[in-house]
Amino acid sequence: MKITDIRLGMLRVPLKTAFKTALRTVNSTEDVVIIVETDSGNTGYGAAPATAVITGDIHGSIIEAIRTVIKPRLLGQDIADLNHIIRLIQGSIMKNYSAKAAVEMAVYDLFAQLYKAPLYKILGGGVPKITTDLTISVDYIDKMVADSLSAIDRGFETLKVKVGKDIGVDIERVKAIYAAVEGKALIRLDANQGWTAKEAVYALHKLEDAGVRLELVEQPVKAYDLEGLKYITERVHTPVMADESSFGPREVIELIKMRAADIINIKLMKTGGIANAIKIADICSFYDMQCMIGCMLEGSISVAAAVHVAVAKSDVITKIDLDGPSLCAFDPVTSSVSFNDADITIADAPGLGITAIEGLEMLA
Ligand SMILES: C[C@H](N)C(=O)N[C@@H](CCC(=O)O)C(=O)O
Ligand SMILES: [Mg+2]
Repeated sequence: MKITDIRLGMLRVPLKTAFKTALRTVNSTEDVVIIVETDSGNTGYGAAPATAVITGDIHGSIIEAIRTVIKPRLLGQDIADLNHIIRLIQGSIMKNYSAKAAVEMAVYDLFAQLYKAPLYKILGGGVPKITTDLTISVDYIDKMVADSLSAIDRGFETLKVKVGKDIGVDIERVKAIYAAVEGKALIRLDANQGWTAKEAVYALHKLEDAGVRLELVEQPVKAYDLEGLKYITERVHTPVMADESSFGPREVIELIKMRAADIINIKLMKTGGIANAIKIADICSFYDMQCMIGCMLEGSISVAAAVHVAVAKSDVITKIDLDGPSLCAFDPVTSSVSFNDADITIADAPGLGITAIEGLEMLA
């Protein structure tokens, strides 16, 4: 099975409601979709959103990195040589993790198709059913409480509450949501780098003292501020998770050595794809550290790839934040992964099992 062509398209899907974090506000998912064709007639799919504020990637850079750098190296490659192709992708260009992730997942899709098995089985097997949280965007307190209650009505049992704005209002936001959902849902916070280390310790102590039980707090401080992350981890009971501070295996090893965080958030758009995501899961497993698998604001093609990884690495990936498709108004993709609000399941089809994508605009 040899690669004969790589084509690109754009897939845009409106959200149910605006997605608001400390870093940005977005109203739709906009993914670069990659289609890898082979001489056997098999097609592999991948996708990547442009999360400039986190990865530095924009649509133009993703498209150009794939078109001008990665594609020429991959044409003619035999899908059976998976590790060789992964090395070609990862060594083709510095950074550009979203572009690498999109191409790599399409290659993994084809590799699993070669052996006629769902991707998660090729990655090690597991039970093809996981449960995701839902993100509650940072907003007025009443709106966040209403959104949290509506998420519970939809069946979500874990809410990822976005904070990281004004520290005083953030404390009130979390107290109000906790009072409304206590006993009905678990709360995890994501400050998206919005606090200083001292603010984070102050806020978390206030919440802990008020009896607010949080599952974890994600990325309270700036991505580069590993000392700040460590300062918080050493001072609060709430487990601290590194998101923007950990991209690939190197950063994860550094965070573990420093004891700067309790949990790592793995995202394919930060790792540059599946191979590094698996390496991180294995490193964390070795050090008895738990992981979350998360997504950017992205649609169901790339999130499906993360679902396969989550199932295969469920021993160490114990927390799931794969709510991109649940935030969308509809899912234009038909695949073997079904996103039913909190419940995500994989049916028995080869690879990622993608059979149709409605509304895909092909790029010239
Ligand atoms: C969508 C997911 N729940 C999420 O919050 N992901 C990121 C933010 C990604 C983005 O801005 O696109 C996170 O910080 O965890
Ligand atoms: Mg985060």
